[in-house]
Amino acid sequence: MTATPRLVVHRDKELMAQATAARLITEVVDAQAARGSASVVLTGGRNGNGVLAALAGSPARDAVDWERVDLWWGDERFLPDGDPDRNVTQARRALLDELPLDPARVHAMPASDGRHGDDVDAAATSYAAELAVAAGPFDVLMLGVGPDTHVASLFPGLPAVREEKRTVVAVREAPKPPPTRITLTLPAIRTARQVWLLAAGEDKAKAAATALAGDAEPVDAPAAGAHGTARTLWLLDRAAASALPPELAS
Ligand SMILES: O=C1O[C@H](COP(=O)(O)O)[C@@H](O)[C@H](O)[C@H]1O
Repeated sequence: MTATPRLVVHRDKELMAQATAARLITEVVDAQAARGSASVVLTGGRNGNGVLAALAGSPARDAVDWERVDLWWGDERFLPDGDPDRNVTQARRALLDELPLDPARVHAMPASDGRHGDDVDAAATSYAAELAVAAGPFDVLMLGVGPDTHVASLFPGLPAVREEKRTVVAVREAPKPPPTRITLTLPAIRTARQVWLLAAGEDKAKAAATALAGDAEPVDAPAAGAHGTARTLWLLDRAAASALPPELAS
């Protein structure tokens, strides 16, 4: 089951970040009420970090029982622990260090100086194993859309975007630095109840138009292949929506 993409266009990136943070709080509270806990997949990049900063500034974040939230990552830059370019480092600085999270439920992807050393394939396999023991699908999985339509570390044309079986794979020679990364695959992404694709700014306009055109192949436009089982939501600002055909943007 896949959900047809739905679009929400906000005035600007600040409002988009705040509205997405509010939406996330509501979904997490609802998931906890329904199932006792919630699982959320975080994204790196400007828009993902914007949402975390908005959450940090929102008093409503206290409506969430953070000890009953599992946090996962859609991708990670394969760098030493604490490196400022790691998505988890940026997330900790933007928000996580302020929350009463259960450390056992913060599922950061392995670092290049961790127990697998610089073996990125072993690191990806170990994250897949961690994921396999987790109960239930992700409630909300957020993906920042890159200007080239990449999501997580699934870049157009690279082998990772063609993966059909494994849930987590290593990425080499990514066109955006750093070249070595770990990523969830499209089959893993598509298990999520809700997939939210975030795109703000003029440099994302072409990517949004390409991915939403309806005839895009995920291998060429990975964002086009990201769907949730219950909901696929594109959260845009006006600048990112500026190249969409009028029937989609309204
Ligand atoms: O490198 C990455 O880039 C994408 C998009 O980032 P943005 O700054 O263009 O919004 C991000 O989704 C991904 O997690 C990250 O590793």
